[in-house]
Amino acid sequence: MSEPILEMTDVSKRYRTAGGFGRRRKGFLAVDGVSLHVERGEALGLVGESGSGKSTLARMANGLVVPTSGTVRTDGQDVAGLSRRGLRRLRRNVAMVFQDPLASLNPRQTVRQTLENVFRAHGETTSTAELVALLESVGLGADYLGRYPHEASGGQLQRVAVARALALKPDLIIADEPTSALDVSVRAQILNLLADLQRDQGISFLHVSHDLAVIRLYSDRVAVMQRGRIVETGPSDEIFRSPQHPCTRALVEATPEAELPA
Ligand SMILES: Nc1ncnc2c1ncn2[C@@H]1O[C@H](COP(=O)(O)OP(=O)(O)OP(=O)(O)O)[C@@H](O)[C@H]1O
Repeated sequence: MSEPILEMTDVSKRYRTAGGFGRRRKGFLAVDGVSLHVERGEALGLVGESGSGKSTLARMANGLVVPTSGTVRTDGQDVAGLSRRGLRRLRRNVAMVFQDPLASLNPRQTVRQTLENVFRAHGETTSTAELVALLESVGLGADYLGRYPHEASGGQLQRVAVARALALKPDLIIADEPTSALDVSVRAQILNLLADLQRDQGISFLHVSHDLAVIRLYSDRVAVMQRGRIVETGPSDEIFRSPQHPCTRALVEATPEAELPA
């Protein structure tokens, strides 16, 4: 079997903070000895209450946050040992989609400039045809190339953000609450787009959400986080059908069927 696209072993992150006690003594232990992996082509859902450490863990997976201890390997390579060039290669292989598309896009750049910049940052050129194909792959027409962020809706902007993530053909996309800033009516569209990319392009996903309904529908496996630790992992349906940990049970109970995206 090939190596997992992402493998985190006993990873911790302690943020420096002033004062505090308990978990906050000597800084704040946001992630506490977590091990997880994402297989190639798999969508792993990371779920947990607010402040449980999901975003910190996700950011350690692509080098945006440096772990205090533990090992992060992407594509079999230890992230800690990477040179600047290696880190750049990592970032092209592991792309991110953030929660708020408006905040993640430069308001003064057209969609064309935003996409071209990704190629430029990696010393590559691109063509209009390639950019149009990229937009089409996320369900947008060529006319979006000339638009500024304020000329598109939240759902359309998140599609642009997904196109930007796809530009350099990553193996893994980390999606951190990619739909929680969007209108309920477009959430399912974006989630379906991500699911299509997983199926059609074989892209792996680490999908972070506080919403178990979303994770259940769009992830093969689930890892449940509580206070910096993973308290339960398993296939999505199983976790939903028979949650073992009290934290998972609480999340399941807070997920009425009616709220599942269409
Ligand atoms: N740069 C930082 N410095 C100090 N503490 C931080 C920093 N970033 C995050 N934290 C703290 O670490 C904890 C975990 O934060 P994190 O954002 O990883 O959790 P989360 O599960 O993604 O939460 P949310 O769903 O609310 O975004 C929180 O208590 C947060 O306040």
